[in-house]
Amino acid sequence: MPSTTPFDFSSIPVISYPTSSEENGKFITSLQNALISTGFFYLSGAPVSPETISNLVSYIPKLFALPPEEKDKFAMVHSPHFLGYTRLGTEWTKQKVDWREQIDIATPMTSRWNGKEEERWMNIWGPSQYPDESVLPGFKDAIDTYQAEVTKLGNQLVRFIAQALGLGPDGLDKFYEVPQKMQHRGKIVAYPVPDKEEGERGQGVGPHYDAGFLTILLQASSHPGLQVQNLSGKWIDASPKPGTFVINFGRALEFATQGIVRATSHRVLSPPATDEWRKIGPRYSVPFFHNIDMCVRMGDREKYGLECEDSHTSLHPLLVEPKSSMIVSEEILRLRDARGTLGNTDSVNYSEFLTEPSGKVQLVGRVKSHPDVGEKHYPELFKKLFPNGLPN
Ligand SMILES: O=C(O)CCC(=O)C(=O)O
Ligand SMILES: [Fe+2]
Repeated sequence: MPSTTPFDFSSIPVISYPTSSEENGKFITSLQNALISTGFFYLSGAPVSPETISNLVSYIPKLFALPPEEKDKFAMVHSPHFLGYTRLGTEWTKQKVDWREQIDIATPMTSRWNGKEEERWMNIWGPSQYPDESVLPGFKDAIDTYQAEVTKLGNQLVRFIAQALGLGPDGLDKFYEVPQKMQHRGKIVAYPVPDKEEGERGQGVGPHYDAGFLTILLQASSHPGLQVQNLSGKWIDASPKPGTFVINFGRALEFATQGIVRATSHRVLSPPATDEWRKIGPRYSVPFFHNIDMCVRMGDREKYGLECEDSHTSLHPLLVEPKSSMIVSEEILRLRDARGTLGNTDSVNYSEFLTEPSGKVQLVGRVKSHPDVGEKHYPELFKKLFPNGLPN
């Protein structure tokens, strides 16, 4: 009988990606434990080329060293898709400012919005903005190549996750459009060493859950700072381990499995404000958010109606219907019960998943995090979320 990591775990499991079909079974069992118990794991040996990774990583300091007027040319505020550069001090988590600068870049795609006002949220997906090729030659190719490889890894992980839930490899396919209609998002982030510290280490990014099914995170420098919250509320370090990605599960997967999978609250602390760290420089990371179909809605269909018309199928049934047709096995439910219920944390929590299509949930999350971009491109929604205007 497989055992689970206790809910008050104090470290995060490391799991090797299988290299042969014989290893798949062991991988799926370890994955099952991570899905249910920790919501986080380190993945070693993933099929992403080391050259692709090192090429991307070599651009990161150069990207952030671009002059401010160059970065402003591809600023997020120009993009209704929330893609592009965000300078320090304009991103918010739970009404507190995050101390990081970043560029959001998604897999290449044009907008699916057809101009209908009530479906404006479909404009959340669209083309990325890049620095001009003349100022950072080769960067666009480096990030696009990286994201294409990580997208493939994400697609493969979703098939393993389905099996870890006791479904067939295609058991989660109903949450995805055909690949040409899917946009996944990533970003490149720098967490600078703060000028001074007032008591506690600063908020690089505040406590939050990720929204989608899974996140594939590359910690691109050796800094500690990433922390994961266990079920007893304690913050556990998830410091970088060379040759690994950190994988975590988001609220969409938790909702879709009605709490079998854990979306785990996490945060990043700024590097300590010391001269030693100032010499080393900022912490760098590259999170990649593997999305689900923007039209999927997680809530009860009878109560909230069907998803949007543009979907390849109008039905996206939950894996576990409220009362009947438990598709997952008794064993998985036993493991979930052994873990215990998921307490409410003070993280950003995307409760709109029950009533809104996933694209709209994403938009609400983006407006909350980037209110200046929301005010410009989605003024109506902005007014609802920020009745007193921009936070300061
Ligand atoms: O920078 C990191 O290591 C994690 C960032 C993160 O959790 C996020 O952007 O959602
Ligand atoms: Fe995150």
